[in-house]
Parts: sequence; structure tokens; C-alpha cells
Amino acid sequence: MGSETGIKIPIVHLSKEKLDPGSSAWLAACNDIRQALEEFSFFEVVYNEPSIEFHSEILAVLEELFKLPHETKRRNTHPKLGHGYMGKVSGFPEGMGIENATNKDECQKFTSLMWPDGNEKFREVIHSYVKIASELHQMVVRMLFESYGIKKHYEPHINSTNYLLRLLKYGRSQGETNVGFKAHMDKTFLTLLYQNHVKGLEIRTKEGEWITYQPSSLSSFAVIAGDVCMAWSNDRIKSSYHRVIVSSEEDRYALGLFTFLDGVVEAPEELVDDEHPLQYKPFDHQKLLDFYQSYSDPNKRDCNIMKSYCGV
Ligand SMILES: O=C(O)CCC(=O)C(=O)O
Ligand SMILES: [Fe+2]
Repeated sequence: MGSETGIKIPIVHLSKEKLDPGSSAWLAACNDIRQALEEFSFFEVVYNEPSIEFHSEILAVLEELFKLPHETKRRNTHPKLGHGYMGKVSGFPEGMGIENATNKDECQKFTSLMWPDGNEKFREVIHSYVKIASELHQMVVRMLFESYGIKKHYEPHINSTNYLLRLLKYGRSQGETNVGFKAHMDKTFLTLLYQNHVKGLEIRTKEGEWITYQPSSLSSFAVIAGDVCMAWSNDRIKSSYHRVIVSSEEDRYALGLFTFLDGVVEAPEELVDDEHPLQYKPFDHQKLLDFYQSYSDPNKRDCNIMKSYCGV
């Protein structure tokens, strides 16, 4: 993993069992996370889950899902762009979404839509996966907050977090040389990505070089800083500009856990000082999504939407 100039994506090893909050290893990992986000807006976490067996189960249910008839998959409707079913079109993969995916009932609802006669295995695997990924997300956020010395803001932040699970398939049709996802910045606080072995995700470094991410283990996740993290951190952390290019003949499957916040989002006062004057006014995350959806600039994927939406 890396680039021609030798720049390497940071890797942080986290394991619930091994890392005692407050221990020196924990504090060092908190620092690593903050540094990785501030320098790269992106890092790999090697976690202690999923197991090899569960990795295979996750991929098996994803394959089963995407094999369903188009008509069935289209039942996953949602008024918000990118929250429901999207067929594969140039520059975008085929994708489906489960909103509030940490809630078992939402996983059940999605499963019943796809399989009216039920599919207990699918529901169980997806719900267990979301549990793993959302716990990891919470750990990362907690460690980031601790590293900034703002522990007291952690609980309210997590209590107002919503999770959208996106299930993605990048499959090449005959005659196509590659499939992918156009370069963009996520409109999330953080995004956690988990995938099969087929590479394709690339991130752009501050120097403007694209580097390829390839998970180093079956329990690896990519952590991506979104636009909302950038505004919240008062520009200490920039949102990651990333894209996907899959040129393999094999299908690439990915699961993205996207985090959104309820209520007003603003930079904690501890992150605003003379050296870091306030960059963004307090804003509403849901309204940001509406703003982005209605923003008609054809290059909107490439620009800092936060400056237009709530820049000081
Ligand atoms: O497939 C991936 O690894 C990334 C997908 C992505 O960037 C997104 O859904 O926002
Ligand atoms: Fe993305």
C-alpha cells in the first residue's frame, strides 16, 4: 500500500481487548488517530473483528443481495440522494442503503423489503456487522476527542449520531475497462469502509498525489474524515478527497458506515483560539445534505461545500 513517492497511509492497531482506556498504549493510539486525521484525513484501522469466518459471511450475504432482480432492489427507495437504491451508472457503483442501521428493526425492514418471505441470515449478519462497525466508530471518536482534551463532548456527540449503512457493488460489464466512484468528499462526520479483497479506493494526499488503499487484513477498516468533521474541528482535519477505480475483472464489494449528526453542529470552544479563529458558523447537518442536493454547480463534488454553506 502506498505510492510512488513512498507516502504511506497511516495504520492504527486498535483492539477492544488490548487497549485499556487511560493506559499509555491507549493514549499513544489516541494521538496516532488525531495525527492521521490531521495529516491524511484518512487511515486504516486494524481491528480485532470481524473474524475470518464472519468476513466470508458478510461477503456471501452481499453477493446474495446484489443477485436479486433489479425490480426487487429498487424497492429500497429514499428521498435523499444516495440513501436508497442507486443502479450502476458511469462513475458510480450500484448501491443500497439502510438508514439508522444500528436499529435492529431497520435491518429487519430492509430484509423484509428484499425478501418478503424472510431471510434471517441476512438480517443477522448485517445487524452484527453494523454493531461491530458502529462500536469501532465510537471508539475512534472517543479517542479523537480524548486527544483534543475534550472528553466531555464525547457522550452528547455519540448520542446525536445516526448511522447510514451503504452496501456497494462495483462490477464490470463486458467491454468496460473499469468501474468506480467519482472523486468526492463525504458529507459525513466520519465514514468507515469495509471491503472484499478487490482494491480500488484511492485518496488524494495534501501534495495532490493519489494513493491506493489496500486493506492489510480481513479485520481492517478505512476511516475517512467527512466535511462535517472538517467544520467541527475548525479546519484542523480536512475532509478526505477520495475516489474508486476498479480495473479488476472481479467484483468489488464494500460496506460504508456513514455518520450524521442531529441538531446543531459547531466547533467545540476548545478548538477555537487566536491561532485557530472560527471558520464555520454553527449548522444543521441534515440541512447541509439538502443544500448539497440542491446545489446546482456541476463541479460540486470538487469544491469545499462547507465554505459556501456556513463559512465565516
Ligand atoms: O467503495 C469505497 O471504498 C468508497 C465508497 C465511497 O467513497 C462512498 O460511498 O462515499
Ligand atoms: Fe466517499
